[in-house]
Amino acid sequence: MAKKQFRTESKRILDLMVNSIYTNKEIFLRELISNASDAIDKLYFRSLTDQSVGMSRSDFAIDLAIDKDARTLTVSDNGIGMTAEELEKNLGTIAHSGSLDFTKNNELSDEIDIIGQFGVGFYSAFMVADRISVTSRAFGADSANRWESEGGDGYTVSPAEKETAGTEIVLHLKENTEHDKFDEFLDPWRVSSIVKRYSDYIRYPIRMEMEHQQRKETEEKDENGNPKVEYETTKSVDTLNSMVPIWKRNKKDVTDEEYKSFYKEKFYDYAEPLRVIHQKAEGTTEYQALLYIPSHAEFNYYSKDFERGLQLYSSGVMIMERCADLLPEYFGFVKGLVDSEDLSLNISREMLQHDRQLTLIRTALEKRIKHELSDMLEKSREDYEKFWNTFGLTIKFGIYQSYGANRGQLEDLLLFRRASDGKLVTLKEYADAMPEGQKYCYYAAGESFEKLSKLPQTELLRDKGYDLLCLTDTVDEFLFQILHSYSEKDFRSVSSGDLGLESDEEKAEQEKLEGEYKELFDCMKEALGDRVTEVRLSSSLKTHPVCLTAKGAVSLEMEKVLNTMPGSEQKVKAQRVLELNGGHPVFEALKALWPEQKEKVATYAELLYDQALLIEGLSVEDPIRFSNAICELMK
Ligand SMILES: Nc1ncnc2c1ncn2[C@@H]1O[C@H](COP(=O)(O)OP(=O)(O)OP(=O)(O)O)[C@@H](O)[C@H]1O
Repeated sequence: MAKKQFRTESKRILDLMVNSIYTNKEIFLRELISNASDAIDKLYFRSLTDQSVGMSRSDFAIDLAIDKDARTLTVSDNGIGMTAEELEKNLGTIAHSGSLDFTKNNELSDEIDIIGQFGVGFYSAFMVADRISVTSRAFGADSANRWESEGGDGYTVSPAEKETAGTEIVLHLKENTEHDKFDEFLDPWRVSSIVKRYSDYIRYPIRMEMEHQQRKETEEKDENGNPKVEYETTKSVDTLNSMVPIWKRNKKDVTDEEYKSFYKEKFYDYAEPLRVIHQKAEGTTEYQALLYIPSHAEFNYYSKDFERGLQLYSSGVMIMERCADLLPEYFGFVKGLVDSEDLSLNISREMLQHDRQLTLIRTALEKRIKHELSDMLEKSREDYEKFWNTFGLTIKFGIYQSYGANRGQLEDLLLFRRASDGKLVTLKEYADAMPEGQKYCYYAAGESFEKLSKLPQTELLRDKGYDLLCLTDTVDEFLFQILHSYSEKDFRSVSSGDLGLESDEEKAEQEKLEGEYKELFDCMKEALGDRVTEVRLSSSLKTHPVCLTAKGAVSLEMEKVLNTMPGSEQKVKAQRVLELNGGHPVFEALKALWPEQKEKVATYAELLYDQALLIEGLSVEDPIRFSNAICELMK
């Protein structure tokens, strides 16, 4: 019989399959099972209107069989089958345009990755088999045909025997090599696990004969007098797939327990999720989504290694393990899956990114997750705070990295600790509680809530009954700069110098005093050199003598953060201002020394500056000089 050559584009794919160095060879089974399921679908739908089919839904199945001696794995279905022409047309060329596109547009190295991700149908079987024979009988035909090929050098189609409609595909597995153990596909447990992994939700039973070890009762006793245990091997034809996926069932039919155990099993989490989202969308985009908000972060969640994404299914068949395009980065903690009939099995990653359906799904999911989080915030505060403590940083980065573009989506989800009672509050809660007359939303940024709530410059605020938000994550202050204001009130750092607390008269009084002691301040500034840009009177201190504030865009906290970032060679410096409390005895002491004892004023300036550094949580630049100055005072 004459061998026919594959069409050129098919040959190219075939070469790739035969010589595939791709490690994920197991996907061939997913492809064959999906084809079998499609073929059954066709006959099943026909049976609904055509009495002559004579089959009901429960008659359809996909059978797998292993023959270790012959080194074959067989996949059979009782679907629509193929005529000789169809065998030729379908298996002699690559039917799918997606596959075609990628051979045209990509170089070899890219192709391999695409195969791994998406498979290219029937031909993927050549990754594991060096000979494939497909015996098929089309429904309604009175004879069968066999298509056979050893890969690259073409194929034959010849008449064959087959009693009933359907297709039987026999894969003659390749011999093991140093790197590839094709024997694994002769192991029923391995094959069954591949089926579970990719094809668990195929709607028809996928059956295979499995061996089971069974404990057998015996009369005999072992040397210790205990009943002797024996095992016998039994064989049974088992259905390997669970068929109806939990996400395809009606919400009301799935128990909370089922949702949770599915999550634990599927996403390898020992802890229960905080929330479950089960969505079935109908209309222009049809899909089902089952999403989970975990109760804790994966060990590598905040590292570069973390791969976000949802599992992507097309009609119950998994086509991608982690599809990052389904989630915005700031909801990267969400686990789950999306199933849509509208997506093709053989879609490439590049195509996915531009897929309109996928974009619509993504937008809808984003909305739904946001809604779920808002709901949690409103109705289960404790859960939300747990969520916030684990994943809040992601939300903050979501706003920060988009330069505020995602603000509308995420702003209401933000929580910060407020100084008055240490509670986590939303920006709205903070703003709603502001007394009349409060002009700004105040905040302090630093390493811990405890330190921030004791900052000297917060005293006057509290006297007025003004609360402040304590920002302790490194991104916080940068985030506030981007947010700029809330509810038309600007954010104002307590370390920015001007808290806007004074009346016009108080301001004028302050300016007058500043003028009077200008020379004293200049002398102190001179003593401190370029460590400070200014020494002046404070408008925010009450009982403390001194504090450090910053002028301009870079705050002291930002300086700290920026300079500890890896790779930050060029040191960033805030424009530091040493502020003195004009009503404090220390200021009286300075006034008493001025102008006769300039040297002592200079020493005091050093001391006060160092104190201010310590209060701000910064280290003293010269601890020995600091210690000596104190000793000098004590003498
Ligand atoms: N078991 C089968 N029964 C009937 N027809 C089949 C079977 N397997 C394959 N075919 C036919 O062969 C064609 C080519 O299959 P192939 O797997 O290469 O691509 P595809 O199924 O069209 O696309 P995909 O890449 O999504 O699998 C199918 O479209 C189908 O018409």
